[in-house]
Amino acid sequence: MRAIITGGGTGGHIYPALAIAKGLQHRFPHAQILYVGTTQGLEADIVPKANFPFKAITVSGFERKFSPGNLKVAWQALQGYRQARAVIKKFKPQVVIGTGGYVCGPVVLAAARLGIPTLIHEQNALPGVTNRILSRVVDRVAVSFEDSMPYFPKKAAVTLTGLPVRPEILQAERDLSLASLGLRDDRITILVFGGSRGARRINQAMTEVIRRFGNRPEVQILHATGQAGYREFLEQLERQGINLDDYVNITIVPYLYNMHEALAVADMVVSRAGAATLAELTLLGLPSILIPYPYAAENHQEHNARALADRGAAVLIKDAELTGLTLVEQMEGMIQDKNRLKDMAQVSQKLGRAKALDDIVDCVEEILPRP
Ligand SMILES: CC(=O)N[C@H]1[C@@H](OP(=O)(O)OP(=O)(O)OC[C@H]2O[C@@H](n3ccc(=O)[nH]c3=O)[C@H](O)[C@@H]2O)O[C@H](CO)[C@@H](O)[C@@H]1O
Repeated sequence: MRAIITGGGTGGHIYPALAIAKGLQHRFPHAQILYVGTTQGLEADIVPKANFPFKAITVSGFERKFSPGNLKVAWQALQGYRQARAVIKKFKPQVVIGTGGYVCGPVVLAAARLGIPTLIHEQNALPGVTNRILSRVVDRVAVSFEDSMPYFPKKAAVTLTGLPVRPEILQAERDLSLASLGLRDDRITILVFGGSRGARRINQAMTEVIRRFGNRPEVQILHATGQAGYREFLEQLERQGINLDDYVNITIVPYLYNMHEALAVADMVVSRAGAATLAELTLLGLPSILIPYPYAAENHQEHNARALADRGAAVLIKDAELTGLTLVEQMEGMIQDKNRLKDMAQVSQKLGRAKALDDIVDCVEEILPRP
């Protein structure tokens, strides 16, 4: 089987694309896969490192308002379309899969117009612009949240699959992870992080949390500040007269390379509302306090967070309303009420989709041309 996979710009589109590529290789051991992206996107760096052949075409994003720059972008889009068509004609894929980002536009459109089966995967509860447009021409749309379904045209074939997560997230064991992280078994463990790059606003609110929860015997906190915010956070604590050496139950790190272990020991999570994070939280049935990043495209993180909060799996705090006190109050509410925490965990687990990758590969198999 021969497949072209495309998706790019940020890790949020690239990692699901790579997961699908690996899923196809697993199902079809002789699969030949070509990844199409741009040279400017992160994919140009990440994809070759993952050992997939990579081909770049020229595309860039439109500005959302009219600007002369958009004429150049329109010209590039036409070029990109021609390049995509040429790549497709040469590689002769049986299927073309897009996971969002501008580069998907010309590649998936050219494939559809050449009569090649196409599938797109949407990660967020509010679908991105490219996927919304492409949904009119593709054979299948795979989505991560039920809430995104109404945004696609009625005649589109939309399937709820979920978002594939890293396999180690499901495999980590609680006891080994507690030992590896140096945490205790007899405390409620609260994991705090702000997406892959950290969140200054969450870090700011955390000083008050540390003041309130520091040395509380029933609680321990593991907080990843983000690489860029680590120094600043420590300075902030120092200015406020908080000495971490005084608190045995607070662990602060710049980044969690062992997120699978952190999630395995957590009883509740405080985080931004990126799609990958939410897929991980629901897969493990973790209750959470979500503070959506308000500048994500079209405020899509708030839609992601609502998909959990409206059903009772999470508490949503808007970034503009986040203070140390609001966070402390919500955390207290969850820690004090064990039944509520348990109910939230159950709802969260029901939203998790452990078979996401398998279900996406099933969708691909269904649209493949019959031999
Ligand atoms: C700012 C922004 O626009 N982000 C978008 C980007 O998310 P982006 O990929 O940045 O963020 P996500 O929350 O989806 O993923 C973060 C990932 O980093 C991991 N992690 C995080 C911190 C840490 O210390 N260690 C660690 O391993 C998390 O476990 C998770 O797997 O693409 C997603 C999918 O389109 C969107 O939903 C997000 O809104």
